[in-house]
Formats: sequence, structure tokens, C-alpha cells
Amino acid sequence: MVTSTKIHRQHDSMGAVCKSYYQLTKPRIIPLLLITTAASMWIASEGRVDLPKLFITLLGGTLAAASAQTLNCIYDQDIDYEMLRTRARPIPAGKVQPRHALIFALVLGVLSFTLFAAFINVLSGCLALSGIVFYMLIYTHWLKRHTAQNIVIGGAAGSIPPLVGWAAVTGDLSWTPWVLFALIFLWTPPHFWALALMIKDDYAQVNVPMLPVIAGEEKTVSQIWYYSLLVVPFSLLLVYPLHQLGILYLTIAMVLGGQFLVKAWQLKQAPGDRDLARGLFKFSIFYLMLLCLAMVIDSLPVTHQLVAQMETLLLG
Ligand code: HEM
Ligand SMILES: CC(C)=CCC/C(C)=C/CC/C(C)=C/COP(=O)(O)OP(=O)(O)O
Repeated sequence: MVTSTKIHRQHDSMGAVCKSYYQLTKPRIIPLLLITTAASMWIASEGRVDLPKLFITLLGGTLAAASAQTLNCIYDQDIDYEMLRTRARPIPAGKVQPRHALIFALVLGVLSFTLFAAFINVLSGCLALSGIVFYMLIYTHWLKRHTAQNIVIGGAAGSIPPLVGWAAVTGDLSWTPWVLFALIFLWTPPHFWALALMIKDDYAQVNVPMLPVIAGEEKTVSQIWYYSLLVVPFSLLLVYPLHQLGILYLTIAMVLGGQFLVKAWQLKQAPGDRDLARGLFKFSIFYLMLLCLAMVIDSLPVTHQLVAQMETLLLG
């Protein structure tokens, strides 16, 4: 009886430890990073993606993103402890010691690079590694606590996954992956500032100069609007002049883009409206997810056949 209780407790604490390490990686953000990687791989392979390669690339990407997020949790432990929203994270909550988290982050980073270098190629490994370094050094260390442009420049880290995906398929980079990079780069300010409008008091409390804290709500919603105005045309560059995607993607990108602009415009008219800010933040995630899905579907050979048949039917 005593032994079985002991074993139970050991299991409980083992489970709790694993959960804490899992939480260090900020796991809810990773799927969307992977979706952008996968979409890029589908376009690069013209709809004929090699499934083992896809699996290894997504695994390597997961390890790299998890490493980056863990390093961020170590560096930001002081402010994470101060903010209500982040106080329960494993390091401020005292569940994981920073030096153990550091070992964990280094292991994840090394595993990621090794996986890419051994099974995919060195370029994709270096790109994933550059994502970790950029997010940690440029965003977290250099910009986050020093400038209101922190997430504009820092957003480059989150825009790297499509480069990784493209390099994994082709072994190099061309215009298309850079357009995907630019699309996510421009998408990041509306995504994050909409959220920052809701949690600006948290950031103000720990002196992190997020735009709504420094410049106020009106300036922030204007900036959100200008970046949204750029996101939509950039999403269409994949159709023209790049000719990578066709009519199906174009239609979906225009409908989603229209909704993005409506939501950004509504927020611009009512800068203090938390519901509109929350709505835009949530929609930004939905937007990128669906846009990537449209890229995948449009690039499939079966879609090309269907579109060609429809054209013949309609145009004769
Ligand atoms: C510098 C760039 C970015 C910043 C500063 C940022 C910031 C944030 C923050 C603070 C949250 C709330 C997370 C929380 O409550 O713990 C969040 C949520 C989220 N972010 Fe971003 N983000 C950035 C870029 C990205 C990118 C590139 C992606 C994916 C392509 C992404 C995907 C998400 C998703 C999916 C969520 C929702 C997670 C949930 O369900 O709670 N973010 N972001
Ligand atoms: C290729 C590769 C490895 C890319 C990784 C890039 C990456 C980890 C992007 C995530 C960006 C993000 C969610 C930032 C959160 O900001 P924050 O940490 O300032 O938010 P907080 O206020 O919640 O701490």
C-alpha cells in the first residue's frame, strides 16, 4: 500500500515536471509557426511534398521554436514574475530552475540543428538557428525593453519559419520565400499590437515600452491600420507577379484580406474598444492559418486539374 502510494506520487511529480518544461516552450504559439513552414514547403514542392521530409522539418522547427521560447522565459523571468499574466510561468513560479531551463534550451537547439543538418540540409538548420539567435539576442535582449519598435524589428524572428521550409525543400532561397517572410513580418504588428492594447497595463507596470504604452491607443490603432493595408497586397504578390499560386488562393486571400481590413478599420474608429482589439487579435491568427491552408490547397496538382476543367467548361 505504502509502495503504491509512493509510486503514484513519483508519477505525479514526474508528470508535473514534464508539464513545466512543456510550458516553458510556450506551446500554443508553435503550431502556427509550423503551419507557415508547411505552407512554404507545399508551394516549394508544387504540391508534391515529401512526407518524411515534412515531418522532420516540422520536428526540427518545433525544437528550434521551443528552444527560443525557453531562452526567452529565462531572460524575462524578472518581468514575468511581476506581470499577473505571466506569473504562473514555470521559472517565476519556482517550478523550474533557470540553469535547468538553460540546459533544456541548449539541448533543444542542438537537437534541432543536428536534425536539420543530418536529414535535411545545413541551410535550413542555419536558418532555424538564426531564428533562435534573433529572437533571443535582437528581440528579447536588445529591443524588447528599449524601443516601441521592438516587435516590428523583432518580428523578423517569427517570419523565419517559411524560409526554413523553403530551404528544406529546395536547398536555397528565392523571391517566393522572401515574400512569405515579408507577409508575416507585416502581419506581426497588427497581430501583436491588437493584443498589446488589451494588456498594456501589464507591460507599463514592468516598463516594457510596447507601442500602446509609449504612444497611446490612437497612434497604435493607426499603425495597426497602416500595416494591415500592407499585409493584403503582399499576400497577393504570390499570384502576381510571382505566379506561384492561382485563382483559388487569390479568391480566399481577397476575402480574408477584406475581413482583416474591416476589423482593423473598425478598431481605428474606436481605439479604446477592447472587444474590437480582441476580435482583431483572434482574427489575425485565424487569417494566417486559413491563408496558409489556401496556399497548400492551391498548390496541389488536383486543384490545378480542377481549375483547368472549370476554365474549359466556362470559357469553352
Ligand atoms: C515579435 C513577434 C511576436 C510577438 C511579440 C507576439 C506576441 C504574442 C503574445 C504576447 C501572445 C500571447 C501569449 C500568451 O498569452 O502567453 C501571442 C499569442 C499568439 N501568437 Fe504571437 N507574437 C509574435 C509573433 C507571432 C508569430 C510569428 C506567430 C505565428 C506565426 C504567432 C502566433 C501566435 C498565436 C497562435 C498566439 C495565440 C496563442 C494562444 O492560443 O494563446 N505570434 N503572441
Ligand atoms: C525559426 C524560429 C526558431 C523562430 C522562432 C521565433 C519565435 C519563437 C517567435 C515567437 C514570437 C512570440 C510569440 C513572441 C512573444 O513575445 P514575448 O516573449 O515578448 O511575450 P510575453 O510578453 O508573453 O513574454
